[in-house]
Amino acid sequence: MSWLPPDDDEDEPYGAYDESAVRSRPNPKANRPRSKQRPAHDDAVVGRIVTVDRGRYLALIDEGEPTERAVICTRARELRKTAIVTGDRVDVVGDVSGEEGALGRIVSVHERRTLLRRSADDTDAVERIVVANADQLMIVVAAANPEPRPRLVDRYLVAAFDAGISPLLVVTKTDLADPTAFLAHFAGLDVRVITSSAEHPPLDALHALLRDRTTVAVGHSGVGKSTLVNALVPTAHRAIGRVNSVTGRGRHTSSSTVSLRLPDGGWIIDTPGVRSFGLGHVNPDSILIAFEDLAEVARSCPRGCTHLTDAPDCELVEAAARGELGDLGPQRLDSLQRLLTTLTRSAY
Ligand SMILES: Nc1nc2c(ncn2[C@@H]2O[C@H](COP(=O)(O)OP(=O)(O)OP(=O)(O)O)[C@@H](O)[C@H]2O)c(=O)[nH]1
Ligand SMILES: [Zn+2]
Repeated sequence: MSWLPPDDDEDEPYGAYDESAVRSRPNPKANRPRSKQRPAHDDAVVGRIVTVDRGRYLALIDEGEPTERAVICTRARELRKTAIVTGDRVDVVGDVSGEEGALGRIVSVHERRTLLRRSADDTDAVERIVVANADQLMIVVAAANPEPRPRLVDRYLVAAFDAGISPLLVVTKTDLADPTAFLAHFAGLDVRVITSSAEHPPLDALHALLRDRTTVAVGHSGVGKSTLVNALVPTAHRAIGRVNSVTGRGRHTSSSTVSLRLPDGGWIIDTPGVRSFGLGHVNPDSILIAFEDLAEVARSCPRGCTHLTDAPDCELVEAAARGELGDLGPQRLDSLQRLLTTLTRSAY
């Protein structure tokens, strides 16, 4: 069952639009007091977007309060070119009662702390926002069946670093294979790794890492992501107001993301509809920033330096050769270079 009229803006293009034009519209009658411009928005309430489906947005209002409710919303006309995505904080007016048939109207989108983006493919510079305001990217990969692919994980890592959110690598199915050789690829990175097996799902460790944070879960089909998410979010905690009844539990919706509330606080955002992570929009500098120690050294690099092994006068390459980057330095530089080449390599 779909609760929505069709539209096409789930997982929206972002880069082409100028959001500042919406946030601070010039006052056409500058001599008027600003308050007269916005009387309709004075009664706006703040909501968290928990899912987006074909032009309708489900906003959770008064989160954690006895008055908490989920309100189906449209967006104001002036926001028609603004991406509104799962995780966004928005101002809502209209009928915010959450009653059957109530329809709120989103009149503004708050500034985002983080922005997880992707492009359709690596040659496409148009970015689409997957999730706003996430703290953590939980990358789920299997030790075997399907075989783990380091390059795929590299791509997720790049997306996380680009978004400014911390990656967390969860290796499932360690009962089927030893992940040591696979994990050696990531030794030079600041990535926390958790292993999981059918017998010993690391639920305590994960609950501790996920508590009070907003975590986006990504992973290829068959790696055991659903098994893990289901274990972390027991059915009893899934209900978000009337979300389930209106969205048909996510299964029948066209939404690419589903927000699930963790029992101890925090959210896990599943991405069953996100099938690829094009990196066409990523600026290499955003990856270097994630390697703080190396970024410091790279300040002495020539302008436009690629920091790859063949880059002329690259301070990173030279400092590593002189043994000045410390014990882990060469390994970290290697990881950085691998992620940077991820951007220039065509999609796997
Ligand atoms: N041996 C073993 N099997 C597991 C483990 N975790 C999950 N599985 C199995 O792997 C299969 C895939 O698990 P799912 O949770 O459906 O995988 P998914 O990543 O959600 O895949 P999609 O539903 O296709 O997106 C299922 O048969 C699970 O029972 C594990 O730790 N060890
Ligand atoms: Zn360099």
